Amino acid sequence: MRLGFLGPQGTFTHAALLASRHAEGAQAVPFATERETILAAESGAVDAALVPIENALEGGVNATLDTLALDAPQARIVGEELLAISHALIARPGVAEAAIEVVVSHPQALGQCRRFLADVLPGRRAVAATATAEAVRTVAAATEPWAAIGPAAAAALHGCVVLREGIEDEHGNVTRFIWVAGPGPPEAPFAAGAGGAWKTSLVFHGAGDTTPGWLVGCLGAFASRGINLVRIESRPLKRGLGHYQFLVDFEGRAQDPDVAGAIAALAAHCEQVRVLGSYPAAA
Ligand SMILES: O=C(O)C(=O)C[C@]1(C(=O)O)C=C[C@@H](O)C=C1
Repeated sequence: MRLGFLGPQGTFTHAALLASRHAEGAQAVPFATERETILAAESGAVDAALVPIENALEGGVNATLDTLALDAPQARIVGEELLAISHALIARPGVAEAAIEVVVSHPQALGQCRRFLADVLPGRRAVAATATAEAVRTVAAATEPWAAIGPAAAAALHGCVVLREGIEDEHGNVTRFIWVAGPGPPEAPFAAGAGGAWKTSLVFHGAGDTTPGWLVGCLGAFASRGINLVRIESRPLKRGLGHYQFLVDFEGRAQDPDVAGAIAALAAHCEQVRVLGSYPAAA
């Protein structure tokens, strides 16, 4: 099995892949952005691919949400992983913390360390990278005193050193990742052997989204059937201000009668409902 991930080697996504029960015997294939990773899974270039979708401190990963909802209509969510996230400040050997001029990282990582950056490195320019390990690679190649934020383990990959560890703004930092696959049998390739609880993700937008109570009516389809919503996120529909799509996660499986009933009731309220997938919930 070929499994894509947000690369390069050494990202948190790579670590989440290696820790997954799906990694055994698989070939891990890096992609440069969340979008490229999802599109590779959708096209079948890889059997499935892992991308970050939300973080306990910084919230949703917009590139993942928007690519899934708007640009990868055939993509399905087939699994999820959780990984504890601790960030390190990484620089070339010999670069002192006080000399750092620029801090490079994935915007999610910069956001998770916002307080640290304001308190310890105020005024430093923040530069966005496609991933934390890419930021370490950039810093290793720079001639200026730049630092990266990312996994401590990524430092050694590029001959860098860790200046500080545990710089995230709160303890207990966790990122949730999703496995994405292209069209195929429901829940494949990861359904086999899955026990325990299931989750379903879907995205909807309305017809009627300017009517008072429209969203309450949509969510009522779940509440009236006792289905527990565990996440809701709105993202722009990209049709002008005031128009959103809603990504929801809830407990249960699309084939459960109550869930199927809720989805049908929701569809009656909406211009479009797309089930992104049902998958075993991460513990
Ligand atoms: O840059 C990486 O190392 C990633 O895997 C991406 C990512 C993310 O986008 O959320 C993954 C986990 C952390 O939350 C920070 C960055």
